[in-house]
Parts: sequence; C-alpha cells; structure tokens
Amino acid sequence: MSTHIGAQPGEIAPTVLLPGDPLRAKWIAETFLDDVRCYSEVRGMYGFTGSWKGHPVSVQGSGMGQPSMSIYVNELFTDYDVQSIVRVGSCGAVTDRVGVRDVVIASGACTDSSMNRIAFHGIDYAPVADFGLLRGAVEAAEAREGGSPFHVGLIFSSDSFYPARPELLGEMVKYGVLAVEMEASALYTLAAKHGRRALAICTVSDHIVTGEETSSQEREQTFGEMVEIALTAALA
Ligand SMILES: O=P(O)(O)O[C@H]1O[C@H](CO)[C@@H](O)[C@H]1O
Ligand SMILES: O=c1cc[nH]c(=O)[nH]1
Repeated sequence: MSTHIGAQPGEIAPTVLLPGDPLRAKWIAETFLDDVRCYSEVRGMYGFTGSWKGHPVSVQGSGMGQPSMSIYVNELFTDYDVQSIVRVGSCGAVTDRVGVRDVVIASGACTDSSMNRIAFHGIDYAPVADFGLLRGAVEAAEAREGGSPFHVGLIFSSDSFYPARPELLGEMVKYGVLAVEMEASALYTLAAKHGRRALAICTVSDHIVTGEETSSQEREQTFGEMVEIALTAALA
C-alpha cells in the first residue's frame, strides 16, 4: 500500500486512465474493461484493474485540482512503477470553436497554479503531452466514424473552478487556449520529472461562453468517446 492508494505491488497496471471523478473511474472499469477488480477504496477514490482487448490497464480516480491529482500520480509513478497515464476528464469550453461534448486532446497545458512556479523558481516551464500518446490519440480520434468533433491544442489548468478574476480567461483565449480544467498541467510536469508518459483528453461538459452544460450524471457516465480514444492511444 502507498499512503493514499490501497493496492499491493503489482496490482496496478503499467498504463492508467485517470479521471478526476472516482465514480467515472468505476463506470469506465465496469463499461470498458474485462476481469475487473477494485484495488483501492481509500478515501472513496476508487482504483480498478482489468483488461482491454487483452491488455492490462488500471483506472484511478484523482480528485479535483492539481494538489489532489499530484498525490495519486506521485504514488502511481514512485510506488507502483506506472509508465503511462492518460487523464480522461471533463472541461469547460472557452471559445466558440469548441462545443459541448466535443473532445479536447491537450497538446500542452497553461496554469495559474503556484506548483510549477515554486518548483522552477519563477521560470515558466511549459508542460506538454507525451508526443507518442498525443499522436496515438489524434489517430484514434481521426479513425472514428461519426464521432464527436475533436480538437488538439492548449488547455488551461486552473486552481479555481470559481475564479476570482474570470476575465483573465479571455486573455488565454486570445493566445489559443481551447478549454479550462484543473489537472493537466501538473500531470504533464510530473510525467516529465519521472521520465514517464502522460496525456490529457477531456470532454467538454459545459461552455463558459454560451452557458450550456451537462448534468453530473452525464459527466460521470456518458463521456465514453474519450475513454475509447485514450485506450486506443495507450494500448492498441
Ligand atoms: O471531471 P474531472 O476529471 O474531475 O475534471 C474537471 O472537473 C472538475 C471540476 O468540476 C475538475 O477536476 C476538472 O478538471
Ligand atoms: O474545471 C472545469 C471543468 C469543467 N468546466 C469548467 O468550467 N471547469
């Protein structure tokens, strides 16, 4: 067991899907994987291991925000020797170019978090996705017939779901940011630190410009396209 994950060594697969919502983790495991077993219920942050098309894979909830996610990712890398992590999250669209339920594949992630500023003494580190996973995800998304629109580009990993200065998002949009979520930037930085692979794929759950939104039940149980893209990119 690690401090926050109740698995024995060897119980977590080298490839992990990482939703923020632990109940999305449960839904993914039950919907997409075979031979599923739950390896952790610590703090209700479920983790499951199963197989997809014969490949071992785990699904671990990360919680909301970079501090929570970083706890699980640090332990997955250092205590369980995980090699690849694909975040399968929800995000808010910040531009008309992106619609609700579209899939956003994050090539890089800006942030307002102090985590990197502390780590790099104020220098702006640029957290980017693993290129192999990114290419695999784009190819998987392109191969889907009749799938939702998908976009590849920058996202913004915010420390605040309810920002004190929402107008700052407008500046990010001018510089190409497509959507906002709360974890990818620190995930990419941790993967670089540990020499592992990471990618964030998010489904748009709500639109900051139009106000359109999905329900919590939809965010938990209906964002399956990004899961199939993630599994194909990481394992096929
Ligand atoms: O749906 P998840 O994966 O949790 O992702 C998004 O949803 C949460 C906010 O509602 C944040 O964690 C944000 O990144
Ligand atoms: O972090 C998030 C996730 C979904 N929608 C948002 O507006 N923010």
